[in-house]
Amino acid sequence: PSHQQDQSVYEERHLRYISPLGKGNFGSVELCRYDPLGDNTGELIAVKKLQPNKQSNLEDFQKEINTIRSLHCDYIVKYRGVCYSMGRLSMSLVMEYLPYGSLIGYLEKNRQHVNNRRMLLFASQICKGLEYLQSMRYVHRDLAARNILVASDTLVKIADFGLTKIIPFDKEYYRVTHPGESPIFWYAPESITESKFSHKSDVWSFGVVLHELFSYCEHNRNPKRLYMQEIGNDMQGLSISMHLVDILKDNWRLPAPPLCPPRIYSMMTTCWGYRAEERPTFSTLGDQIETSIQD
Ligand SMILES: CC(C)(Nc1nc(-c2c[nH]c3ncc(Cl)cc23)ncc1F)C(=O)NCC(F)(F)F
Repeated sequence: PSHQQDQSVYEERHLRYISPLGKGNFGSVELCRYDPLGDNTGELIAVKKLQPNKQSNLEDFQKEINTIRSLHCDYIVKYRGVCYSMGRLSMSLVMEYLPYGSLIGYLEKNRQHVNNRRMLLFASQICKGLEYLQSMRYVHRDLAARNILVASDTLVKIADFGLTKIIPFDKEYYRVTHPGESPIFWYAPESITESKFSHKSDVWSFGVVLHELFSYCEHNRNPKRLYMQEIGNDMQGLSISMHLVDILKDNWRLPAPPLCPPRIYSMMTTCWGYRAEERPTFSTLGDQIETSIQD
């Protein structure tokens, strides 16, 4: 019934835990059924619990909730509401549950039934979601196939806004003070060396997501493995991130995935322009993807 859809406060006593979904930034996410009638007819929801007793994270969690609450886009996982657990004075973020799970798991399971056309459709949806995020001045900062959810065989959504930041009105980028455990193999060079994040660093990461899509998330072709092979697994002295920046400076880029259309690979390489201003905008990328879909 529609009244459940715009529910915003969920009462903990009607929450039925079903199973764990995974660990995201700042917390774990569980599959639950919200069943006020107690007859198992309630809706399935994804409930993101804040890691307990990490006070600093409560602030970040509140920001994540405010971020996702403000986003209304077909290609972004929907906010459903919050659930206050009185006893522990803690709160959980309630989101729509997407039954097909994360893109990586979906592609590993359905590799045989999908093709480049479907990957182009997914790429165009992610690009539209990112165009929307940019219009709201948000930088996702953690774009990767592991953070894309599959709603159906023909619809994917961007999720996990734990690291998302708003670009200040008077600047082009957001500088992070505490990089934390960063997914450097999805990061633009300036994000690695200067902790600078912008729409153009999201474009770099989108290029890496394109690589994952057209590699069908093959685990032995994932970006980290390909970069580590190039850097050399025997790591000494200089940190991995400095070696990574060095090979990027020498213009080494992730190799074209097998059977990847040349036009798509060249699109990825434009996303990997060393300097941010060399990279395309999401609207340009969107047009190029639409053109490829028409052919
Ligand atoms: C941390 C968490 C739970 N991880 C997973 N979620 C889901 C998963 C499956 N269906 C879902 N429906 C909603 C949500 Cl928020 C997550 C899932 N499936 C597998 C996961 F590892 C997650 O949030 N990952 C980021 C995401 F994949 F969502 F971008």
